[in-house]
Amino acid sequence: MSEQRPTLAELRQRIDKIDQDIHQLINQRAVCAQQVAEVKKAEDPTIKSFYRPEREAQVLQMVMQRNQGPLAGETVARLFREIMSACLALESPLNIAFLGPNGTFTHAAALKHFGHAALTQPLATIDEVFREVEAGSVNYGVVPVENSSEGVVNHTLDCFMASSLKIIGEVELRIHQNLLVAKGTQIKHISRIYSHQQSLAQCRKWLDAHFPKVERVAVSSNAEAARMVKSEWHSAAIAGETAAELYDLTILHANIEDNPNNTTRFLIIGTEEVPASGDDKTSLIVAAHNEAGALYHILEPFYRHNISLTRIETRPAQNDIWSYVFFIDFEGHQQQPHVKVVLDEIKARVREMRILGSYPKAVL
Ligand SMILES: O=C(O)C(=O)C[C@]1(C(=O)O)C=C[C@@H](O)C=C1
Repeated sequence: MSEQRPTLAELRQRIDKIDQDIHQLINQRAVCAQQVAEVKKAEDPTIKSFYRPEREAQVLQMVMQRNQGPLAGETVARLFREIMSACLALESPLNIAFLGPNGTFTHAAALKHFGHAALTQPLATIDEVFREVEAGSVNYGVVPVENSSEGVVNHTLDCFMASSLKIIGEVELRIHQNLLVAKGTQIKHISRIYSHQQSLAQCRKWLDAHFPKVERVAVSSNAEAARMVKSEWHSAAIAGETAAELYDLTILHANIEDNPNNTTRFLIIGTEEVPASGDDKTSLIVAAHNEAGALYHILEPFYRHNISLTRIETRPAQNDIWSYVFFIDFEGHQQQPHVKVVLDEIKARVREMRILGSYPKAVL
């Protein structure tokens, strides 16, 4: 005889029992995290941050590797992200500054990286985020660095030239843009569309097709655009879902970005160096000599030691109008012997080299 399908009541009973077990286990985990805090304090009584980026990356990587479904690896990793965030808050909550206002993609990146138990503080400019982290009034900062369709955020790179802060992590965020309006606004009412200029650019073709005659107004951030349309019944904003939720706006059209793979990369900045996680990146600033083949001399050791570059950007040096500096990201950690060899070789070939940091590759 075939087995009978369980009833709804039986399945719910089973779920209740599983929830009870998960609940108990999460609290057991939290107690372990509290004990970890005691060990860390005993090792270093002046400890300022209990956050361990390399360990968090390893925990998330293990979650992804052992996952057998039916839930997707990323979905389960996001749940563990929040569990770790809550456990860390028990040790001591993290203060995170980000390029605000609330509701921007940088806000979403900060929450994606640190989870919702972190205390987040919006700041008006990238310089201010650097300054607050340098001053020690927050533990870490989050700033945008490059967008897959609009390119690099030059201002962030320039801030590194004038700062001794380190990169301690990276976040990649799929950017979905939406057309938002205040409750009651209809498409026929819209005479103006506000957004940050990068977001307007990311939706250019969609806007040309759907609103060719409507005025496009660039404002300081997407979240600011969302805030403005809250009280303007004839306007719309282009912004992410976080801004729609924050300002209680209606999404008239979702996912209006021209490139469906539109991704923005953000950097986490701090003051400490991060030990190797096993899957890391390193970022450098290099000022080359003004001579033929200067870039070749910098890149050649990477080729010879079989190290993959993930990005290279050029910026004018701030102290010498005819010179350029290179921002180089590559795979590996500065503590690995083959990376050390390459870094020593490059250092001997350039005017100046600064390691911005080695940090775990984005897991989520
Ligand atoms: O392993 C640690 O060092 C912990 O503090 C525990 C834990 C975790 O919950 O797994 C919490 C915070 C750290 O950032 C890393 C991991």
